[in-house]
Amino acid sequence: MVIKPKVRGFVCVTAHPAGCAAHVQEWIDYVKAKGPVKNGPKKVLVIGSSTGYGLASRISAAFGSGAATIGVFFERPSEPDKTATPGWYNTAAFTTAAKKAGLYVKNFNGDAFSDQLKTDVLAAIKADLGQIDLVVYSLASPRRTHPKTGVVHKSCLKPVGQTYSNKTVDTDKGIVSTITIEPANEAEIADTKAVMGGEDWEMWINALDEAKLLAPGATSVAYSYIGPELTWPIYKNGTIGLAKNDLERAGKSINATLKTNGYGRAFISVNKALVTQASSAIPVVPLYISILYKIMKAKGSHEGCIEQIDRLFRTQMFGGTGLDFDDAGRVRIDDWEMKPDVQAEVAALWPEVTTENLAALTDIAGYRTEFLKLFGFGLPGIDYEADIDPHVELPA
Ligand SMILES: NC(=O)c1ccc[n+]([C@@H]2O[C@H](COP(=O)([O-])OP(=O)(O)OC[C@H]3O[C@@H](n4cnc5c(N)ncnc54)[C@H](O)[C@@H]3O)[C@@H](O)[C@H]2O)c1
Repeated sequence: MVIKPKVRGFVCVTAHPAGCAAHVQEWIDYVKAKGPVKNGPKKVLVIGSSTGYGLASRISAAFGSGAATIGVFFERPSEPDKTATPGWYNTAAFTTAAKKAGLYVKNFNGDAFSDQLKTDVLAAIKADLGQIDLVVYSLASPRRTHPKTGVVHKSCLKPVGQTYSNKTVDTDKGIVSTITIEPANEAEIADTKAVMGGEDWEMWINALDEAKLLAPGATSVAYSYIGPELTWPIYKNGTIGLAKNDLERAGKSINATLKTNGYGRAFISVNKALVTQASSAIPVVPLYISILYKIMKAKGSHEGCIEQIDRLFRTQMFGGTGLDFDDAGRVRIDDWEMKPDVQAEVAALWPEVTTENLAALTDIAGYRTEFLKLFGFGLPGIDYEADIDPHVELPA
């Protein structure tokens, strides 16, 4: 079938297998062109490995350090007449490329929050790899079925304690408007923490530790975001930010666990705001990203997921001068985004942007291009008029 993008609000309901493969190849080529990462990880578990920051982490580990990787993700497989979600095609392309490079690859498509999936992954580590030296926790999920209580928690993106009004953009239609969001109630705050907080990360590490599947000195990292004050009511001080505080709490407790295991470590890396499936669902943030991209591209400091994670691995985690912590003990690869000159320009443009001048004042075009790329559209060298089989199996 001929596969075209079908955008519905902030999701695209189709994905292009050859385009997704080309996108994955771009990221692999980026890492390979930089050469090997010295002292890089060798046996890596990535939880949330199929798109965004998790996929970038898996590619950085495999193609920067020759690592064996186990990937955990939750994607809809393709059917003979129906496209898969992009993470499925990304994983198929990654698996083919990594196997061709002689690397061990194992994939688990299922619910990372469940006990069963953890049991299955632990069994694979025991049987195939012995021990893991890096665990990347990069889940972004709208819901979690709690493995002990069976309760389904749904996360939400709301302010806490006060109503929030600010500009937002409908990225599909290009309309800038004011959005007003009522504050979350206590149950919504608790539910978001249950989904996006640190309990599940701790469950993974405790299960791995108890089964003695963590190599001495093993590292674990989870990703967070802070951003500028204009987004704080909906992000840093909102339901998601409170959940991220809990992720930080978990990071400290996991760090203590790993320290006793051959001087291992766990930490939070605060990453840059980027177009991913997760971030496109957050009100206000896509307009901020469109302005940020315009400014950072003009300054030559723009990065995508692969550039961010490659820099994290090469300059901090496995090379360079080691981990560079902020006052709260977090690694900041959002450093270029948060530079005062960048943020001063964002703050100056923010009140000026309207529907009429959106294209001129912001990089909404770049936002849309990046968004479609997430689904495999707009990649050079792909014939989007050609007939293509949507059904792709994950290589065994
Ligand atoms: N995108 C940004 O701007 C940004 C910035 C800083 C930090 N972060 C953080 O990075 C992390 C990853 O976010 P992203 O933007 O790369 O998201 P994403 O939507 O691209 O990726 C989410 C991943 O989680 C997997 N997943 C979701 N639910 C799952 C489940 N139940 N079981 C197994 N896998 C599941 C998906 O399959 C996918 O691999 C999040 O913690 C996010 O807060 C994102």
